[in-house]
Amino acid sequence: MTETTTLEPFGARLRRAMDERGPLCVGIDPHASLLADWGLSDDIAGLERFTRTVVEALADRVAVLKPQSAFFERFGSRGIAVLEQAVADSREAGALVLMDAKRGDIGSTMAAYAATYLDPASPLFSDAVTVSPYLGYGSLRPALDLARESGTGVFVLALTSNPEGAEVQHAVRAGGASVAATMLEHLKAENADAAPMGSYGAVVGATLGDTLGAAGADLAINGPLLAPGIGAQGATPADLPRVFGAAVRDVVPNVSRGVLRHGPDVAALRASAARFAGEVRDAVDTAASR
Ligand SMILES: O=C(O)c1cc(=O)[nH]c(=O)n1[C@@H]1O[C@H](COP(=O)(O)O)[C@@H](O)[C@H]1O
Repeated sequence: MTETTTLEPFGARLRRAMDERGPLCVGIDPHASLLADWGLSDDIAGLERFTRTVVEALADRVAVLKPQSAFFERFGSRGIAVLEQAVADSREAGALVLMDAKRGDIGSTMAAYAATYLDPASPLFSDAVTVSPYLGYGSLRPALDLARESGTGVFVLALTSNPEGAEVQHAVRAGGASVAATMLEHLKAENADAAPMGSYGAVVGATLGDTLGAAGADLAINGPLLAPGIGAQGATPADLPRVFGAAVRDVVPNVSRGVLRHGPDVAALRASAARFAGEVRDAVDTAASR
């Protein structure tokens, strides 16, 4: 692992990136419908052009880029090659790359997923990865440990932005805490003593409005809160203080289609990302001054 000794912990790198570039994560989600809207073919050439344009437009200015692996996997090995190039080019231009892979498996297999995204020797090495805790938080241990070793991060699905998530995530365990609250407790323990912020994040949808209380969620995990749902799913930056309360400073809002729909014009993509980042910063500053 060549980069292990040089990479600062992900949480510190993320905090600095958000301070310097603005608190925003833009998704690289090459939906077939977006390829069509951009006048591109739904094939490897279209995928490549789309991805290159987003990276060229945004990697030197947004804090985090989040490629959605599924949109690349659907093109097979050549799609993965496009993803590899996007990860390398984005990191080279200074963006942190959060690979949206939502992996989760029994521990021994989880170790292979972890190596894929969090081992610096891997062609898909990223700054962080999204994981699903459906097999139990402990099954994620190989990824949590490798992240600590390689200075990378892990984002665990806790309260997802989709309405179906509550069926599982709000379910109350024998001890009385909801599944989501239990995940947040685990992450808080993982991030203990980290400064300025831990490297273990939770995914908490920006769309959740006032429902967080129903899940008994304590968002003070000393780690980043990835908040998808702004833009196409209906949430706005102005919603963030209401949803996240005091934890709003640790929120990394994700916008995918809300920015990407402005392409393929590079200036328009940049303007849209700058607008979202500015609106998020205003919302966070206003909440802090109250
Ligand atoms: O982990 C995620 O990124 C994620 C979690 C979640 O709860 N909801 C959610 O929408 N996402 C992802 O965030 C992105 C949202 O895209 P837009 O709705 O186009 O902004 C997609 O790539 C989703 O897969």
